[in-house]
Amino acid sequence: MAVEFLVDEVTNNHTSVTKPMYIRETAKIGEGAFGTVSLATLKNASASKDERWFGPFAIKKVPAQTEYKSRELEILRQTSHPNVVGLKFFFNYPNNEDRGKLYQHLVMESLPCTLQNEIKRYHASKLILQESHIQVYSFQIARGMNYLHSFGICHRDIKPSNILINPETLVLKICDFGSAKQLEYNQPSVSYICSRYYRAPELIVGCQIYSTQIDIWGLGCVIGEMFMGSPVFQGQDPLLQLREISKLLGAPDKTFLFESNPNYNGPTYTHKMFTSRLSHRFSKVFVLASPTALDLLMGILVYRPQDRLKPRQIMAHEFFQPLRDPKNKVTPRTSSEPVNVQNILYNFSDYELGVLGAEASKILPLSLSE
Ligand SMILES: Nc1ncnc2c1ncn2[C@@H]1O[C@H](COP(=O)(O)OP(=O)(O)OP(=O)(O)O)[C@@H](O)[C@H]1O
Repeated sequence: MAVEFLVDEVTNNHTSVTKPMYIRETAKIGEGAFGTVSLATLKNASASKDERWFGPFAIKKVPAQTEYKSRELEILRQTSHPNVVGLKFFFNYPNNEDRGKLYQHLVMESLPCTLQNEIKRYHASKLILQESHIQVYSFQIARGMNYLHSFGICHRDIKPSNILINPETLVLKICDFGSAKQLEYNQPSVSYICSRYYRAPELIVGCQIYSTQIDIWGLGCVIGEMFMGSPVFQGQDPLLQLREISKLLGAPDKTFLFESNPNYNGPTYTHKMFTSRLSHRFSKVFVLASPTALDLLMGILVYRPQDRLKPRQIMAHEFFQPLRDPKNKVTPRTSSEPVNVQNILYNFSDYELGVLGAEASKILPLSLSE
């Protein structure tokens, strides 16, 4: 499908310099609700004929906003982190497939697959990811969230198809900031965001003053899904989603409902569906999870957002202890050569270390924290 075109004004996100560039799109790699994602390479328009194309990049195209600024572009411009997809260039260009309408093009670093592809790949062979891979991937999502949440940026659509991975290097990056928003303390936001299976219970009951802790619920669902091979809570409609959650956690209590939305008058599923203890139910649902993984999931999949673990508490959890030992190498599924994951997990910036605070000593590898 290779398509080549010249764009007069392409802005480099890093330098903010705008210049003409050639774009060569080679394949469509993703399809979303509003646009498409293609694989592409770029070249300076002034480059000589034999100068190389650089890339590959992933270009996301969505209709350009005319009345207000694109939040996705704004947030991607503001962020720079190893676990957040990097924006390289951006430009507006008419889309021939949509009557020449102007589309915003976000040129991002490209990764070979999504966590959803990876989970499905194992599930097709009746397997799940190795626990060490679940640790490496979950840690990086929590680290990306620790960074985003420190600016109040809430992703609002955490799910495996919005998590990019490189199975060879085990590097992970959060993508799709199309629903993201910088939340302001005590200010309302729409509650009808986030894909159904990954929606936090407070969103289901219509909470409008929510926090970045809605992303943590999504992270719990993603970790659980890596252990199960399929989504943990699969409600057939938005309210039945709460019923699925109640089957594991029990009915939401009055305090939680009142704090989330005092006007909620939907079903509360108070009919008791089990007699067993919470830890027993978790171990029955996540049969393949180790005791420390179950403990982590029980700290995340909690009704009250303020009682849910925070990203840095997640990173400090015992589940991730094996990664802190430099002798412990992780072998990717694509090779027999182990990867030194310490290089990708713990290369914290001074800013991140500041955000981690006292928790850092429980997170850093043993050699650095002693
Ligand atoms: N940087 C990237 N590298 C590789 N693949 C990507 C990249 N960004 C997006 N994709 C692929 O494109 C898909 C859709 O991207 P994205 O979620 O950003 O678009 P969307 O229009 O918001 O989609 P949706 O409506 O499903 O949320 C992703 O699931 C992934 O498969």
